[in-house]
Amino acid sequence: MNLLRIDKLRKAHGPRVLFELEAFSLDAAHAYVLTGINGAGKSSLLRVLAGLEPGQASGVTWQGRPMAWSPYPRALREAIVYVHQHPVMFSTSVAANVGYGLHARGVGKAQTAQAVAQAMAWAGVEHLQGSDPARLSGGEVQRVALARAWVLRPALLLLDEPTANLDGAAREQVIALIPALTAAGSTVVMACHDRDLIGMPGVQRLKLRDGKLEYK
Ligand SMILES: Nc1ncnc2c1ncn2[C@@H]1O[C@H](COP(=O)(O)OP(=O)(O)OP(=O)(O)O)[C@@H](O)[C@H]1O
Repeated sequence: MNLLRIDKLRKAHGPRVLFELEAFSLDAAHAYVLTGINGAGKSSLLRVLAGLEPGQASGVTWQGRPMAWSPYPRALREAIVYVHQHPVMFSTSVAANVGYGLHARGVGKAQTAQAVAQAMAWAGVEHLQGSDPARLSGGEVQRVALARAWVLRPALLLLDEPTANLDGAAREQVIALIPALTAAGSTVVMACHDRDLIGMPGVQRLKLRDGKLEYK
């Protein structure tokens, strides 16, 4: 089933066209890796998809419903979550970080607490509940950021270099969460250079090259 289709998706910085995609399309509950050389525009594409940066498009179809691209549709804002390569942790508690999005959406305290506990268990970070977010390791930050995204049950999760700067067990733990996301019904797009993510079974490879997408 198609999740998202955007026609004539284009991003330019002044006269420099970063990408111009005839038809960008993602299926529901699928994982994609987005590769391309440094500066190819991977992060920019993810950020445009999440509505964090402006981009032009002629039209969008979301879960089979056609809609205008501009202003950025509310249905997309509610269903798409972007996770930064270096996620920013608020200096409250780890649990408050995970529950932040639910709180912002007006979900009650008891329901939030339950969802946060579930999300932290899912990401294997329950033990960090009371930790100072400023003292987390890189791998812990990534997993807390994934829990913070997962708790919102996004239909589309955009991960910007989720394993960059991680090695050993921390990297393995983050990689292991990816199939769990698609199994739960989310579509995941990961911008990355990580060979293990790129080679993961069942993952569709997309390459951004000279402003166009190649399907590998
Ligand atoms: N606000 C901006 N104004 C002008 N150019 C920009 C702006 N933001 C990004 N760029 C340029 O757009 C290009 C694409 O950047 P982007 O971060 O999307 O690439 P990337 O493929 O994610 O690279 P990397 O693999 O190094 O993370 C880069 O050349 C960058 O310098």
